[in-house]
Amino acid sequence: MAKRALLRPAQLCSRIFAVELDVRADPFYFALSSVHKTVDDHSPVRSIFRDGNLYSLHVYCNNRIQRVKFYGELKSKLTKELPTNCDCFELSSFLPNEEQSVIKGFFIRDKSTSSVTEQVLNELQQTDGVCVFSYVRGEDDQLWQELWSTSKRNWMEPDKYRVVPASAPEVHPSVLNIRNSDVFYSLEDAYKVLQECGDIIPESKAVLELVDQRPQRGIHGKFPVVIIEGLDATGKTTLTESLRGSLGAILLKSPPQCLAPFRDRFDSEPPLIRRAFYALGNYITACQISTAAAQAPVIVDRYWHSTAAYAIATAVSGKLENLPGPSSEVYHWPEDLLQPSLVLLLTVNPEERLRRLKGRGLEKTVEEAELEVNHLFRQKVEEAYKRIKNPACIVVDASPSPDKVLQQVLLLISDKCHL
Ligand SMILES: Nc1ncnc2c1ncn2[C@@H]1O[C@H](COP(=O)(O)OP(=O)(O)O)[C@@H](O)[C@H]1O
Ligand SMILES: Nc1ccn([C@@H]2O[C@H](COP(=O)(O)OP(=O)(O)O)[C@@H](O)[C@H]2O)c(=O)n1
Repeated sequence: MAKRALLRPAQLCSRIFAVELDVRADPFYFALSSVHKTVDDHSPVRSIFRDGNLYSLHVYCNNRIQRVKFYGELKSKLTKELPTNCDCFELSSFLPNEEQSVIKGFFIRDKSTSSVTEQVLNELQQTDGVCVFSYVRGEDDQLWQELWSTSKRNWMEPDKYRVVPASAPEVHPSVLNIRNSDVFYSLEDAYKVLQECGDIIPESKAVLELVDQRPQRGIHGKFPVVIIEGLDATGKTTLTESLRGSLGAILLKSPPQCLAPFRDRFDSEPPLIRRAFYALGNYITACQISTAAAQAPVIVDRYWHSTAAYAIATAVSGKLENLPGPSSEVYHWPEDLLQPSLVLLLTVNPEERLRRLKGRGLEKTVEEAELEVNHLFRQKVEEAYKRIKNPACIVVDASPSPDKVLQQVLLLISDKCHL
């Protein structure tokens, strides 16, 4: 049978509906993400439930490492095994505005006539930590959710819950679980994640050893510490190298060189594990900064702004407006992480950035759709960068020639850091 990628890579909008589990209790909300930006926005629930057999899968196992690993495996399994006429959406079920309430899963609309989908679901519903629901239309045209089970169907009348349209909650669901799943606010919290995956990812132990061996942080050195941030190809490497020469500075980066051998491994892990790895990298770099700043000015290529901004922009699906509001706590700097003297964010317009990427021989064959998604992603990263506080970053227009950018930055450093 012909297979195709069923899981949509892009998430341009979210459609929210509610399942009333109990008339007296708060309804449980479900949010779906898909690429179809316009068609369904006006009648979000009806359009999704219009045709096909409908199912939702929810991954609720208690162990967070197992949960995120299993979610990834489930995604690959559904992509490979569901038949062609089957749409699969990413699903978050959540309680409106309640932190840590999100349970992730998938929503399946099966328009095929084969029994493959039922076979796949049957196998999954026997797995610990997975729950499968199906959706049926009653005689009154009302939609109902019920626990799906091929085996129990004949002898037990299942509980049914009403499905009703719901307006979007104040806080976008993808924001609810960011703290300590995507962004970490202390060394201890990030450390725990790698400790928990020691058995399944042996490299975690080596990374934790490097964290443990980091030189003890002394007093903040007397020289300024300047962080250079920005999207890929905005000119960070070019500028940091020039600053090193011009200021006689020590150049560092986060993640630090000692973590380079592990980076590919952690980049292939789910966000919880990947983000904890990068968070720990900042603490190692912080100690290197501390030592270096006793000897000379320090320039750092990426630091916590990158860790947080990329993590937030990846975690938040859909539009720029879905980002947590500017006053949200997710933008707060971790209290136990060394603060730099100055953070500069390099920005260039998307066309110039693409030109620079092409100059490096990358991104030559990007499809139109992907470009749009990338555009949205870039917007979210930049906006998140700008919302991070204490210290906030200063935006530098990095479109002029390398020399002009350097002069502009030297002026800023001399002004803000009295160098
Ligand atoms: N100010 C600039 N004007 C034009 N091209 C630049 C400028 N700064 C960097 N470049 C070029 O753009 C590309 C990306 O720069 P690079 O410093 O590697 O960015 P990053 O480290 O942010 O990924 C390189 O080919 C570099 O030569
Ligand atoms: N301090 C850092 C640096 C990078 N990162 C992650 O690393 C990715 C950027 O890496 P990159 O390979 O584009 O970096 P550069 O080569 O541009 O320095 C982003 O996805 C970030 O999530 C991070 O989380 N924290």
